[in-house]
Amino acid sequence: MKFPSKGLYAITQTEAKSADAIIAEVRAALQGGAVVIQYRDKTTREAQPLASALLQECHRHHAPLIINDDIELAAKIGADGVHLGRDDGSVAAARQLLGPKAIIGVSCYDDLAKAIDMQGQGVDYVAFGRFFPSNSKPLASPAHITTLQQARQSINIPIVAIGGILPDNGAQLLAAGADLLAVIGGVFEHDPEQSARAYQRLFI
Ligand SMILES: Cc1ncc(COP(=O)(O)OP(=O)(O)O)c(N)n1
Ligand SMILES: Cc1nc(C(=O)O)sc1CCOP(=O)(O)O
Repeated sequence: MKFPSKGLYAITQTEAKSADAIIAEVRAALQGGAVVIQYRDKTTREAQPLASALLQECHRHHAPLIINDDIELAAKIGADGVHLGRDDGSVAAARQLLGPKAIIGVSCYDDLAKAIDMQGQGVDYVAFGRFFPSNSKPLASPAHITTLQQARQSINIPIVAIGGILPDNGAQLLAAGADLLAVIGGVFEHDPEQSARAYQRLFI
């Protein structure tokens, strides 16, 4: 499945929630208009059954499911792609295991040179952040809106912004050059369907 060129990229907040609750929340976010879902699981739960159920749910809505950090889990369940951070393995290893059609995204934090390098390595999107203080990841380092503006000039794959993004602060990131807004709390700590709709309005 292709990575969308714009829209809400919703990331599951899996801690302290049952698998059924997570599936229901993801379904609601998709109904509200999320165009990509990421499974980001920092718990010790057996991830495969839940990730497989989320993949089915995403495909019912024609949205890709991206697995955070875990290339092998992505391969095992046939996910649409993987998101790689600093310590999550190389793009080459992910491409080799997942194949040419897999979506590979990378965290570039506030580092435009890294994003340009990653684009050269054939990734499908680059992510910058965090742009606003984040309850989901309080220790994430700040990124600058000027980095997005500069990225717009030199990056021709989708640019994702992340970190503390709410319906009322997201428009400035889109104006600066972001194509997609990646969100945990703003979607999953509220009514996910209504919240997703509020983000989707930013893209009209
Ligand atoms: C879309 C998107 N952007 C950034 C991140 C952060 O990834 P990473 O730096 O690997 O940190 P963790 O998510 O693993 O804490 C992301 N997951 N998704
Ligand atoms: C997972 C993650 N990565 C970040 C980064 O800056 O790389 S910020 C972040 C948390 C995003 O969640 P929320 O929308 O609730 O702030």
